Amino acid sequence: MESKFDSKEWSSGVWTHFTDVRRRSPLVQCITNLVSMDLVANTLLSAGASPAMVHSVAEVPDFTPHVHALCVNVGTLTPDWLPSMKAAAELASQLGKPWVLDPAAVSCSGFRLKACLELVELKPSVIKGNGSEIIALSSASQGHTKGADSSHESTEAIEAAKSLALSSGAVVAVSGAVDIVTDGKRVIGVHNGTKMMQKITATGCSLSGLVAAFLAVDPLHPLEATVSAMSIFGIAGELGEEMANGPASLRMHLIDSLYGLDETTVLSRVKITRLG
Ligand SMILES: Nc1ncnc2c1ncn2[C@@H]1O[C@H](COP(=O)(O)OP(=O)(O)O)[C@@H](O)[C@H]1O
Ligand SMILES: Cc1ncsc1CCOP(=O)(O)O
Ligand SMILES: [Mg+2]
Repeated sequence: MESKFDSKEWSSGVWTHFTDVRRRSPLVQCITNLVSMDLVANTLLSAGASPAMVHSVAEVPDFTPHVHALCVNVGTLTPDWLPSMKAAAELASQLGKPWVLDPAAVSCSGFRLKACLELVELKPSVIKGNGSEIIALSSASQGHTKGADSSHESTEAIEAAKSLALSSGAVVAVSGAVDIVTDGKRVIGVHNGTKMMQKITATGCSLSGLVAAFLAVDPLHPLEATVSAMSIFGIAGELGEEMANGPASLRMHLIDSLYGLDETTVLSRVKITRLG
């Protein structure tokens, strides 16, 4: 099992990132969609981070300078919310704070696609989407949409992810059966997680929030921090599924598992491989 993965090279880094999040409890501002606010906040709390769902444009100038990372998720975007997303993203970039863009359901409208393209211009550290979202954003075209769900495997989005990483300067992460992380040159696959996680709304959004927390403790290594967050979240899902009867109890057990994760479990379960 172990030999199939390059996990030994990665596992101690994954654990170090996670312990740093627990020890430093980074403050993560989340301007996220209405569906996901609860699960994103609870995911961050269980991981040891400190979430703040502060989304008013009136509060950005006071609050954003104090955060350690920002997560912007356009899942329930309206024209009212876009200015605060842009203001927070712009300030985070100016102040050298890491931030994550989750282009949730980017291809559901021209308005949302344009908004995401404008947010990409504000230099996110990481763009995290599912396969369909990364393909649409990379090609700047809507194509077919299934809303927030993906109609592509993450592996189908590797070339799109590399191209988006090179054009934007961001690390690009594609969630799915294999989570893909690329800076345009290296391509890493994270093989943790379980299929049932797709059946809980906002697991992808929560993962984006968690990536922001991991970036906060290692902003100079966005690819490695993203890989670590994805592996940790996937491991929590695997452990949660062992106790769950279905998606609703997986949601609860995933949060509990994230909270209780220990070093031995993490080191034995990390499954990471270099794909390119
Ligand atoms: N088939 C799968 N096998 C294992 N893990 C999966 C699978 N599909 C999704 N996941 C995991 O579920 C989480 C949410 O990913 P995903 O469903 O792609 O996000 P989104 O909800 O944004 O579409 C990630 O941690 C991902 O690794
Ligand atoms: C169902 C839904 N509709 C708009 S945002 C959203 C949540 C999407 O969450 P995720 O991207 O984590 O599946
Ligand atoms: Mg998503």
